[in-house]
Amino acid sequence: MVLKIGVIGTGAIGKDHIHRITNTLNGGEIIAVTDVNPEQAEAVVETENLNAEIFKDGHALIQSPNVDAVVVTSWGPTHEEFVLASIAAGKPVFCEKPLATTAEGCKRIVDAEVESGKQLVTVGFMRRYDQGYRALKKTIKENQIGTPLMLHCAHRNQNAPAFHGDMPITDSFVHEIDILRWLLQDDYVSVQVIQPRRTRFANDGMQDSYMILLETKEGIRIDAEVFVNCQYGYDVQCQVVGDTGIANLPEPASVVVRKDAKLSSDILTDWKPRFIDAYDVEIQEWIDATLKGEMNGPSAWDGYVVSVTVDACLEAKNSEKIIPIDLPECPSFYREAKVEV
Ligand SMILES: NC(=O)C1=CN([C@@H]2O[C@H](COP(=O)(O)OP(=O)(O)OC[C@H]3O[C@@H](n4cnc5c(N)ncnc54)[C@H](O)[C@@H]3O)[C@@H](O)[C@H]2O)C=CC1
Ligand SMILES: O=C1[C@@H](O)[C@H](O)[C@@H](O)[C@H](O)[C@H]1O
Repeated sequence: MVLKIGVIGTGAIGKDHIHRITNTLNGGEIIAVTDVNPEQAEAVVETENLNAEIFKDGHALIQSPNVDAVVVTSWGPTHEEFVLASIAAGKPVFCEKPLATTAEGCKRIVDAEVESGKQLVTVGFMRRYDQGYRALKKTIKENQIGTPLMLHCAHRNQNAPAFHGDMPITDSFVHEIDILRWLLQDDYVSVQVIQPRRTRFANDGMQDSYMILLETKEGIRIDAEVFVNCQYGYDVQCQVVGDTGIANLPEPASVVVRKDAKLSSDILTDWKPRFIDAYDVEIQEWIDATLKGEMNGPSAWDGYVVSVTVDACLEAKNSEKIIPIDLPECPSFYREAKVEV
């Protein structure tokens, strides 16, 4: 059986997902696309040699009886309306982050999904599918380092020419917010945001970098650096300190060279190659689960928790205070989900 997929937004990541579904993965076929820039949609149909209808907009695509499932890869502010429309149409939907650009928007999605009685929404937090993070989680779960006490993390981009405002938090740090609570199976209770001396490489008016301090319900303390113009490469670090040992997120494989009295290995410069395998696993698992009528990836609830945490980070940034993170209780609808990824 093949899952007939419609893609809304054929920009950078939309094209990547279309390419992987068409050329690398099994069980899915792109049969519909749309983009506010129709030339963009036409170009991908041609480049990927798709047998796909080009729809006038996302709503027409969602309503098409030929579309079994929807992938939303348009700009963040458009996600909420397309996810809500997919839920209303009873169609499974994979939505790139953010689920919505406000916590209220995410909550509307959660409420609509719970009301529909069926889990339909998956959010594109691809780090949960990265081999390294999965191995790190297994190490923690198997109690190999004892009880986690502290985490030291970093999200560094080589540069971020299109970033402005709070994007280091809303666009980049969102991945740490999701992955760390998944890793620890814990939720956050407070956040403090420290703004160190600003790098001269940041765009005008944008703070870069941040030191973000999170505390979890279990009392685990996390320090995370977000630095999106670090110059030297794309570098994601995560060290978990337990009461009997320490576990590090593995470095991406790279040949170590000894030459001219130097020891060296390459550092990646972009997030795409760093997480390319994770994106493949993410979309393959989504296709497989959807064909079986299941939904086991990051849920709408996870998207909502990230958004609430982002809001607290922004409040903490502006007030320079420790801000509590108040989450309502997770609905049993999500707690009882079959498989957790
Ligand atoms: N999980 C991850 O690591 C990543 C996630 N993303 C997320 O994916 C989303 C898209 O990002 P990019 O592909 O980098 O952006 P992009 O700007 O390259 O592509 C977005 C596309 O959506 C189209 N679009 C905008 N509004 C639309 C609408 N109402 N209907 C149909 N098409 C519409 C645009 O014309 C554009 O072609 C963003 O939310 C971003 O945060 C992006 C990169 C990595
Ligand atoms: O989502 C992503 C980008 O939008 C963001 O800009 C990068 O910092 C992230 O590492 C990448 O995964």
